[in-house]
Amino acid sequence: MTEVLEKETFSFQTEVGQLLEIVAGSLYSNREVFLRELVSNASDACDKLRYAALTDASLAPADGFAITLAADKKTLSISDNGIGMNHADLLDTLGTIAKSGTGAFIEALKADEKDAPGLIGQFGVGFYSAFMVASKVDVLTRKAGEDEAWLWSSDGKGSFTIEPATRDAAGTTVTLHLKKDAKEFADPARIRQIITTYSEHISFPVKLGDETLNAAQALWTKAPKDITEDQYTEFYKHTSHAFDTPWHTIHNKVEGSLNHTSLLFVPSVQPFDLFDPERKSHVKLYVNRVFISETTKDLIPAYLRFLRGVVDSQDLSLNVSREMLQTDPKLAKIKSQVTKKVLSELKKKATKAPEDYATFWGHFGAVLKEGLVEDAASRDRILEVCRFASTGPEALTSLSAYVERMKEGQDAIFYIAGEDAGKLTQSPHLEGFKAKGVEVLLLSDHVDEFWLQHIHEFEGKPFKSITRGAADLDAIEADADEADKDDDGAADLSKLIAAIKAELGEAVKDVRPSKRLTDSPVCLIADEGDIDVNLERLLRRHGQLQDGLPRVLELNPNHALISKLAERAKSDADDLLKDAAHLLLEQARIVEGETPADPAGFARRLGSIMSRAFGA
Ligand SMILES: Nc1ncnc2c1ncn2[C@@H]1O[C@H](COP(=O)(O)OP(=O)(O)OP(=O)(O)O)[C@@H](O)[C@H]1O
Repeated sequence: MTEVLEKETFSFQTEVGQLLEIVAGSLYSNREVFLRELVSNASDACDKLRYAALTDASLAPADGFAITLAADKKTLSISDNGIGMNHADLLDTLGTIAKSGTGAFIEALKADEKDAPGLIGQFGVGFYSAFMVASKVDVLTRKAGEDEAWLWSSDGKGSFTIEPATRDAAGTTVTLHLKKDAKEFADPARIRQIITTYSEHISFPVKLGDETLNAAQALWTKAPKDITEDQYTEFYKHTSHAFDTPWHTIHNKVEGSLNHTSLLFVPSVQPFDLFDPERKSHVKLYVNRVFISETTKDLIPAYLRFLRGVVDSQDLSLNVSREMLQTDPKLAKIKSQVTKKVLSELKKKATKAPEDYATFWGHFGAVLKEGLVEDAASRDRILEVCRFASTGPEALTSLSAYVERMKEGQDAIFYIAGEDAGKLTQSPHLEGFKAKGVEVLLLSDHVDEFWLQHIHEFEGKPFKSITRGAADLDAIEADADEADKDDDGAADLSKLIAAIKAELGEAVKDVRPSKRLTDSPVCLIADEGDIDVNLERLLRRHGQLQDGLPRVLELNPNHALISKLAERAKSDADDLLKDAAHLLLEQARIVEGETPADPAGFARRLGSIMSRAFGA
């Protein structure tokens, strides 16, 4: 490393500057949480050094790990003998935010300052929360295994400095120069109260002078009956840097050939990075209470990445590298057992508290469904906890409830896929199904198209898109009050179909009478065997498909307009009929939310037909 002898000044990354303005300027009712954040960071630093010391025992502090608080009238300091930071670490971490979604997060903060603590928690700006109570923050730190120490210092107003310093041993001391209105945080009684509220479960001793403020026992090693709801919540907040109360807590001990304990939380809000392409897991892996790593996909499958918490096993080897541990078949076994447990807990919730489960589903359903594609072994268990919007009586239905409600003669699970559940309910394709009282699932998550490529049936009933292939509803018995509807009004469409086909040529794959329409004159469907309408739309948007495939145009033989056109088609096709053919096709596209293929032609033909109608 190049030698730095003098004090250097650096600007905060723009986003950090904006964030600090918001953090420092807002008055939170619970700004005391800054202490939890700093103690959590200190605890993480001890965890990291304990891991590093597995391969180099000389790194471990002689007297064991501890977090020490010290206060005088105007300052509060938090010291740890953990991993510490060098010059590069300081620049990388305390001055930048290397997180995706930072811009969006800051916008959200600006828009709703009232909710700032909640948002800050989800985003995890832990260290920066120090500026809620401090007008100046000093960080004196020395990285384990290195000789140089550094003093980082900032008033949180745009810039920070780093200068060489001295520190006897590795670790970090964060000193807060308390704001005038924050002097309470130098009061030992207040500090004690905050630590017992928020940091009791930290597995390292937290000391104030000679007094140890916590029991320093890893929470997950206690029996569930000895843990209060509040303790679970505080542990969740500490371990995942979150501010919400978990939606569900799963504390589970497995004993047998492979022993492990998991303490997992399902958040009650969507974490910021949920849809980040990295799809990182946030469950921490411990081996016999020694922290190993945080983001391994080998412990928790990516489709459960909303989970927070820890998994600890004494049966994994501490003497191997993180990389080797990750390919350990024992870890794979733990992963599969933990996955099973989580899915069975979700099943319980889904059955016992469906409304509560609907909230969970709203937040994480789209993520969980990724498992249908990725985890063939758990597929059935995942399907059991999946819920879907539908045209049926329940706001969200399970597949088995759908199957139970299937009509006499119905042999498939019908669905329609699109981007917006609200718009789907308006789709003309649903008309015939509604008229017969046949329930249709409304699938509006992108992932739906993908799992449907892998899963073709449930309980022996095939999934069938109502926008693809024939819709033969004849075999399905109608509801009593619909039964007397007859087909008397149905027009003979053969001539009209021939005329439209001749006019539209390659723009359509085929033109057919429809069994799925009752109110609308036309709709477009994908031919059996072609890519379904919505999937094609998605592929086109992502540049994986250039042009759309020609679709099948269906005509409603019971619709007045179509009968009139059929009548007219009995003589030779005239210009009006030709215009009508194009307009019908464009109309079907528009109803699906597409733009007309030929907007100029569309406007001209519409104009010409309106002129005729108004006698212009
Ligand atoms: N006491 C400390 N010892 C060593 N490194 C620290 C310490 N405090 C902070 N850091 C470093 O600074 C980084 C930023 O800390 P900060 O609290 O802002 O976020 P975080 O803890 O990484 O993440 P989050 O709170 O979002 O989960 C940490 O990841 C760590 O690398």
